[in-house]
Amino acid sequence: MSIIQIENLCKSFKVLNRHQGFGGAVRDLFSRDYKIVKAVDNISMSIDKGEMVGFVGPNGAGKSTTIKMMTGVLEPTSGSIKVDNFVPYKQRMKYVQNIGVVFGQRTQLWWELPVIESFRILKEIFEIDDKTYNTNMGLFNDLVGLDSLHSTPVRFLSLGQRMLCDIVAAFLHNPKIIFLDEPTIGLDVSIKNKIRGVIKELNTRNKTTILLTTHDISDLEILCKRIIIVDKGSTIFDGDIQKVNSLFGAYRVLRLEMSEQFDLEELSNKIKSNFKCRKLPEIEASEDGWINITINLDEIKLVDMLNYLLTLFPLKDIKVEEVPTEKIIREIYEGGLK
Ligand SMILES: Nc1ncnc2c1ncn2[C@@H]1O[C@H](COP(=O)(O)OP(=O)(O)OP(=O)(O)O)[C@@H](O)[C@H]1O
Repeated sequence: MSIIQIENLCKSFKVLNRHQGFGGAVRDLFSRDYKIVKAVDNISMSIDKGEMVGFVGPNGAGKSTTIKMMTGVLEPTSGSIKVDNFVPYKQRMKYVQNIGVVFGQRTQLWWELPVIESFRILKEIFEIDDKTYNTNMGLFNDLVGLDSLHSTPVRFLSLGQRMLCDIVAAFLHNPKIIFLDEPTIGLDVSIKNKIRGVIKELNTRNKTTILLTTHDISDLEILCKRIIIVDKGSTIFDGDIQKVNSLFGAYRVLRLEMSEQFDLEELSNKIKSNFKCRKLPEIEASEDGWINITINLDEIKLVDMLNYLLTLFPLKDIKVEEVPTEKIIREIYEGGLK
């Protein structure tokens, strides 16, 4: 059963066309020279209760604007949005009781106060009954050792401890939906894994619907079965993370083990001058000493590439692999696969 229902959602901003220099700044004061920026351009999605979905895309793709509309901060220009049967921007006061929001970059907790005081304030704000509060605080203690941090002012927490506290705090009032924005940003691998474990546990236990925005592909691979990729305000992929590859299925990695020394730059130049195509093969040495050549099969036949390579070197071993999902998503972020 879907809890988030978005249809043909659009959001445009009217932005002043700025002019350069001091004279330009003065002109801007009186200017009516505006342009329209389509931040979100016809996005539709339906998310079921309890799903954890990765919401990803390059910088400026429209993720924050979509989330702001989902949380009721912004009103759409057109289209419809319903979250847990609320129209967020219309029924904001009632609606916020049902959601939790975590921004990796800034804390929702009270900076100067001991951790426990923040949780007590949240208890009052969300009118959480004693039983729910005590049960959740017990659970958070089991998961992240919250008791040992109770008396520490938030500003003295390490970034990882602060993030763990922020995440469990978002779950304190048992919201139905949580928006997580970059929950592992700037953290080392061990604390990232701990945070992922806590998110997964709370999602499973509480059947909380989670929309996760992250630039860390491992977060997606570990936490999300489904991802929605947006670019330039529109959805370019919505489905099983394992199927992202099929979007760009024309790509393969040809892995080569050479039987003699070679010069990577020389090899690259030869390949690039021999195959004239729009998207040149990507050639790199991997850590295990093999050469990886990523080929767009729409432009170069695997057999042509192999035949050409055999004219250059004796090869010891050859493997053909699919492009890893991680690489594809990273390239989408960097705008490289369009
Ligand atoms: N208040 C605003 N006024 C004008 N333009 C805006 C405003 N908010 C966002 N935009 C523009 O809308 C587009 C989408 O921005 P948005 O912040 O939603 O992208 P994003 O995917 O969240 O990017 P990032 O990963 O960098 O946070 C961008 O071109 C941005 O400059």
